[in-house]
Amino acid sequence: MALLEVEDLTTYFYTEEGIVQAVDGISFEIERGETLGLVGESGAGKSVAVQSLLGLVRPPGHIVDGSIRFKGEELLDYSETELRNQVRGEEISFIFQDPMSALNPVFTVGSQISEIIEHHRDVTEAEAWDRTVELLDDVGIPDPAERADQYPHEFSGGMQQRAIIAMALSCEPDLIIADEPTTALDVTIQAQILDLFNDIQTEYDTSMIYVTHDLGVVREVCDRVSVMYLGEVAENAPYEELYRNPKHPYTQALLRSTVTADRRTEELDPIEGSMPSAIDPPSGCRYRTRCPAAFEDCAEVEPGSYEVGPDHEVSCLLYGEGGDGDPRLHETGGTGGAGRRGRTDGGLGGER
Ligand SMILES: Nc1ncnc2c1ncn2[C@@H]1O[C@H](COP(=O)(O)OP(=O)(O)OP(=O)(O)O)[C@@H](O)[C@H]1O
Ligand code: NI
Repeated sequence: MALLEVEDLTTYFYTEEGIVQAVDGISFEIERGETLGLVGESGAGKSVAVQSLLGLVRPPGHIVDGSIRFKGEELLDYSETELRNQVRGEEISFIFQDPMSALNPVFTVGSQISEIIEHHRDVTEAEAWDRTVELLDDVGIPDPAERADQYPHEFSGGMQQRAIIAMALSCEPDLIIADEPTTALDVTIQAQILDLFNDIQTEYDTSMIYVTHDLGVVREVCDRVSVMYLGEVAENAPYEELYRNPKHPYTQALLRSTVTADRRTEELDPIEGSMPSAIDPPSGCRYRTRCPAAFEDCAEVEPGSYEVGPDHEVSCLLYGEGGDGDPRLHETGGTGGAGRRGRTDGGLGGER
């Protein structure tokens, strides 16, 4: 059993302008010790997706469908209070983009962390304090014993984020969810925090969901990646596989727009156009309005999730029944009249 199994999660916002289909039927799984990257452009639904997992979506937002099984238990059956007391902080920790939103300015950093430890564990105040200093040391804060007595504003941005990570680790959670945790930091500090996430993974063996718009960052920390586009998962694969063998035209475009080991800034090719509104998303495939490989069917048929390799799924009609991912075959609308190519005698890339 996977640690977390998300199936068909659907979260809408009922606004005066219309229904925002922020997250529309996404599925993914996380094994113990595994880090999943949730990647996509701004507005793809990444934050709403992870907030949904912990009941943090506020009206007019509602989870309207789906299932979130954590260690086999359905989190959607939990009350707000149960989620807050039993799951959040104890089994699942959340790290936000802005460290100051999680730190209370009027208490010392150490007291905030040891309070959490005392609350969740059967320890004395002194033991909790020792553990706090140990944690601050673990996350790379120098002179942790002195630092523990300081207030958040005495910490730099990078040190604050380290303190937040210490706080997230304080209850030894099974899962840490980090939503763009390095975006507010400058590049050098970002790299250090990414290293820290890697060390934590090794040392604590915690599972993690890492939300970012940057596929380059994903490479640093993630085992698997789910690429999101306009509320849906476009592609799901282990990082190396996704990187070497991207199937969805959106993933391919995203990779071409990302600095990687073999692509420098000058060679970047930004994705054209912008993401349509989630209120009235395009019919069929939501990416089709920007997709260079789109063909007739894409406007009418909603792509399913097609298996294109071990542990590798893609939601694109090019890989649907009989498709082999070659857009040229679809250029003229194909041979099937409706634009779908007939089944070949099998075995090509797109076959199940
Ligand atoms: N409170 C809200 N009311 C209405 N719509 C919302 C609300 N919060 C989010 N949305 C919409 O939900 C969609 C998904 O937003 P979300 O913040 O999850 O995107 P994201 O992928 O996290 O983007 P970013 O990279 O900018 O953080 C967007 O269309 C956004 O406008
Ligand atoms: Ni976000």
